[in-house]
Amino acid sequence: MVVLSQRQDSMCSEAFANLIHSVLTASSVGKQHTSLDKWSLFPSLTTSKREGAVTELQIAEAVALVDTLQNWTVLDKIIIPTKNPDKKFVFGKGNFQVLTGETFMETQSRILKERELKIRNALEKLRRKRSLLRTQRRKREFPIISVMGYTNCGKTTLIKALTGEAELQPRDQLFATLDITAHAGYLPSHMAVIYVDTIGFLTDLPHNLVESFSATLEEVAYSDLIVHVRDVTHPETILQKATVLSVLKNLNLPSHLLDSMVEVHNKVDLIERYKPTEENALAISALHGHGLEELKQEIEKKILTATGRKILTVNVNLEGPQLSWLYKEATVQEVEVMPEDGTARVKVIISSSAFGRYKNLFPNSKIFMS
Ligand SMILES: Nc1nc2c(ncn2[C@@H]2O[C@H](COP(=O)(O)OP(=O)(O)OP(=O)(O)O)[C@@H](O)[C@H]2O)c(=O)[nH]1
Ligand SMILES: [Mg+2]
Repeated sequence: MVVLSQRQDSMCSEAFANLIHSVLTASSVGKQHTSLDKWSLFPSLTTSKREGAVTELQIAEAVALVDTLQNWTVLDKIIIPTKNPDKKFVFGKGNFQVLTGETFMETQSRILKERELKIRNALEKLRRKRSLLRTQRRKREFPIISVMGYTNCGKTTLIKALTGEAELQPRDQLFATLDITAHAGYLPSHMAVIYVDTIGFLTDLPHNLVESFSATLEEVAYSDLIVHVRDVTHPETILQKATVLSVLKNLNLPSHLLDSMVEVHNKVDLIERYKPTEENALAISALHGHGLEELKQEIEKKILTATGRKILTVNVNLEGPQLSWLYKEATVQEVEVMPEDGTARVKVIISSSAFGRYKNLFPNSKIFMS
């Protein structure tokens, strides 16, 4: 059993010490080299905050502290190595101190500064990326799908599975993704789309960070579809859903984006025979690839509606210019040549405006709606 004393300085209340203590004891004390489950921290943090026992600053401190922990070893005291090999936190009986000469306050303030710098750098990169996405949207070449959800719900894992992009790095860590990034993928009808990986949401985000996070989400307004990923194995999954929906509402997104949102229940490999209670929600395991075909079908259906694209089959004369026109102006999916009459049946995905032009240019071409 480890006892944490109240810190002498004004920053540390007994509640804060208890908080850290409960996290440490909750995470199987006694095992050697146990990796710390950050999620065990969050229920105590949110409850303590609601009860007024700790402040937002202290929560930010605790999050920053826990974020630096990699593994820990329990002997008669708990020794927590930080990312810096020369510095360790020691939680012993009746006291806790930092081994390095650096005071606990100094360490905390350094951690917060490092974290702030990381976020500032990420925001700077984002600003540059955002204008890229905006240009892409203006060109309207590829439909854009924003993948959103609470931090750690599996957004990056899902995009990796949908696009096959090997270099994407999902991590069991809060805010693994600090950047919005775009990734190309294909829907079942071979339509190319762009998936946008976004920063995870967090309940009770410290005030000074709210603005920065909302700024990163502005881009979502430019997408054609939102996929809301949920970790349905998380004990607070319902609160997380409410947080995500309320943040999305405050972003003043066009109402069709909110109405057409696809809700995905992820990590169902961890729950036996999972059945979503929400109507229209799709159960998947991004990690094991379950349910992804159904999800792609659903995304395709919604993207076709959202972007005014149609899938149709047209009959073209192979001697005329129709086929090359279609290759240029639409996405050709299949060409079935009829050698007996020199024509071909061509299956295409075409935007409403291109379809209008096609009908004007080739009024005699036979069209089969699918
Ligand atoms: N068992 C299981 N684990 C999953 C699944 N999907 C994701 N994970 C794990 O959940 C953790 C977080 O995954 P990420 O894809 O990084 O989550 P994220 O939503 O991008 O997280 P942030 O970028 O921090 O917001 C990783 O350890 C993944 O391996 C799943 O379907 N099943
Ligand atoms: Mg991520």
